[in-house]
Amino acid sequence: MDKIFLHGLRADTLIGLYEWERQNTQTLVFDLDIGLSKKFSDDDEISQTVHYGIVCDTLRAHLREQQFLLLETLANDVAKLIFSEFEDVAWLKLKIVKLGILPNVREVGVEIERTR
Ligand SMILES: Nc1nc2c(c(=O)[nH]1)N=C([C@H](O)[C@@H](O)CO)CN2
Repeated sequence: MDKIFLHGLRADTLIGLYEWERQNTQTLVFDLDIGLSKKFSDDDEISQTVHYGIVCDTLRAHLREQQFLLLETLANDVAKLIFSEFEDVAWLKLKIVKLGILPNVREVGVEIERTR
């Protein structure tokens, strides 16, 4: 399967279980691997693929409007968003990382894989 990817995408959203996390948005780091329903075309046309800049903008705009308690719920929500907004996406692997949230732990997070 041919894939595009966005790794290390930083985006802000309201996320977390605790009261202090409900007050301000946090920056999360996303790794998205996006499998396309057809092989890359030789046409050299952006319309033949998924524009990763638009994926990035769509995700950031969506996250500004959402608020979840759990990273797990957010991951499910983002997978649904990508499939609904980009019809040529057949498969998705998504990792979401919270930075510096636990003492002496570099990062915590979730990872999911979904097929349309
Ligand atoms: N499996 C999970 N565990 C925890 C989550 C989560 O989203 N999934 N979230 C928290 C808190 O919000 C944390 O980020 C702050 O300590 C704790 N555990």
